[in-house]
Amino acid sequence: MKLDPFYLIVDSAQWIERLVPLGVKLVQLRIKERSDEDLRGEIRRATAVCAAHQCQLIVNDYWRLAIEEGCDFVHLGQEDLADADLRTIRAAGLKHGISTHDEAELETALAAEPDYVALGPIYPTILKKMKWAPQGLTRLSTWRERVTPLPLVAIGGLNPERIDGVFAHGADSAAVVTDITLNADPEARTKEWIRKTAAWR
Ligand SMILES: Cc1ncc(COP(=O)(O)OP(=O)(O)O)c(N)n1
Ligand SMILES: Cc1nc(C(=O)O)sc1CCOP(=O)(O)O
Ligand SMILES: [Mg+2]
Repeated sequence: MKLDPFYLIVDSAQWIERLVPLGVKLVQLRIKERSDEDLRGEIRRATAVCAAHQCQLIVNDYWRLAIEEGCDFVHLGQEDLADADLRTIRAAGLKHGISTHDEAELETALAAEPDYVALGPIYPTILKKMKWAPQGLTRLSTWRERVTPLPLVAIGGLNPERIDGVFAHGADSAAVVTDITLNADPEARTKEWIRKTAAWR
């Protein structure tokens, strides 16, 4: 399976409606602490935009809702994994990606036979408090060897200046939140990411 090299992560369907039409081909809907009813509505809106623009939608955390709403890809962290029924997820035809932050998590992730593995935070992130120090690019190369033939996603503190480094160290896709959503011009920044990742598409 091939992932687009530019992996956008946003916290609302509104962001997806705004940015996906610009040419984004891989997006994660990562919403925290909302009612199931709200989440369902957000997933429906996101699904409609992504279908209209041939963009792969990945739903973070909420694998039951993703199944019910006919989605085909979820992202699970290690805590999500503990609570997830992978047999049900697979039987419903969904692919799944898994986060990793250390060796033990990588073992757990590989045992779950994911469709991609994510490693983070590569650089410091301001999005959420993390108990892991930045992994750095060398760790990405180690993960490349361990994860092959699965796609490897780099996440955490990425920006256009750091893209070349993560691909040179074995990432297949670069995931990003705040470099775009906190940018003064998110549309222009999204187009810059699309241009900067074109060589790996
Ligand atoms: C591509 C990607 N990588 C890592 C994460 C983090 O997942 P998780 O550890 O479950 O943390 P939350 O994002 O749920 O706070 C991710 N979402 N996407
Ligand atoms: C959601 C998330 N997960 C991470 C991990 O390491 O698992 S880092 C991260 C935040 C990514 O946001 P930004 O691009 O703004 O740094
Ligand atoms: Mg999670």
